[in-house]
Amino acid sequence: MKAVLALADGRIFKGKAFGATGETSGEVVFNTAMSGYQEVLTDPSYKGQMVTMTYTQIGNTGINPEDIESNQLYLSGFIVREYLDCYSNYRATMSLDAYLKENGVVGIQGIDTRALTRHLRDKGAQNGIISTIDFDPESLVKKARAIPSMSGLDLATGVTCSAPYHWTQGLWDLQTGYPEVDKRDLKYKVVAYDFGIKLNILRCLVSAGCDVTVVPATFPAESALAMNPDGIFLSNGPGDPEPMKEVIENIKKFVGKKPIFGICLGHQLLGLALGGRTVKLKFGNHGSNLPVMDIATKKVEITAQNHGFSVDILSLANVAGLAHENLNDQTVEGMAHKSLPIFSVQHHPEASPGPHDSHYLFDRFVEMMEKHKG
Ligand SMILES: NC(=O)CC[C@H](N)C(=O)O
Repeated sequence: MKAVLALADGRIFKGKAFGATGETSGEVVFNTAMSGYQEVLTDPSYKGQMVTMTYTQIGNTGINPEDIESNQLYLSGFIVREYLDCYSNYRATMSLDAYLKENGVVGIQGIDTRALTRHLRDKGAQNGIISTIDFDPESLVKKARAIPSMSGLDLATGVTCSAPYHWTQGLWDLQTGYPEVDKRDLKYKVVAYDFGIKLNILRCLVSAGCDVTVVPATFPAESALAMNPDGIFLSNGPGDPEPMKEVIENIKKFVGKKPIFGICLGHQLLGLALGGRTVKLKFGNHGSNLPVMDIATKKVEITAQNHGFSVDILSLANVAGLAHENLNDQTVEGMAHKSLPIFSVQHHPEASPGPHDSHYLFDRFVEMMEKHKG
């Protein structure tokens, strides 16, 4: 079946449908990970976006019940060069096509993803539409232009959990799969704010020794402090952090009271809570092969990333300093508070998908809580 992708600036890409059919729209971004499409599909931070994979063959490892980062697919469209229906993996239980159909996600294949990526890189991320029912370029571009811009959209409060819950599962390994960690090994009580939290963050926290209670995005700081946690964690999530005023006010109440660690959207919200500002990047960073330097140790780590916004570190000059830097585009990759036990990173130390170079950051959080306890 025919399918068309139209960008708001008028560029049209013709392809073939796979997954669900119909019409879908969102901000078109590109992801440079060579593997791990299932984790990309289930990452809640992609809500409101259509993802194009720069790797050419997608579908060849199928879908398995374990490699999920949430229980749902949040992205609004999936764009690939070549979809492979014939999958092979010992854990796979279904094809990518069947998975997208089951979850109502529209896909398009046979797209020159190299040309699309170069276009987005030159012109910037922008809204687009995929259709298997309307093939009129003029009508499609008109519809793409009518979609609200990602800037100014609070999407995170729409994907957060509805009530607090406890998490005890640790990191996957070949022998045990996902282990249930013994409560006696969990020494640090952490309240984790869910703005669209990826499951591997929870697993990394538990494997580092944290007793994790996940709470909704607008859970009052007073109630969190009443649990007497050793630390506060702020998660990743979709959309623009700037309009999330209630959440930002809430985070301010932890500053100076508890150690805080933030990842991605959590890092951006922390920047805003500390009095800084955030900016929208031209096309952001989405992938699992992005070099970052830890400024203190000068070590370079290869990281997983998925963001379109960034913290303006100069706006925090008296409060926090640059702690990690992206070596590709020199964007702010992490910050550390000048006097308090507070730090955050723009990239994803939990990877999923991606290398484990940055897992040490969960231990850094635990060390911080240990020191603060003392
Ligand atoms: N992965 C994330 O947390 C993304 C944060 C934010 N939505 C951005 O695009 O920058």
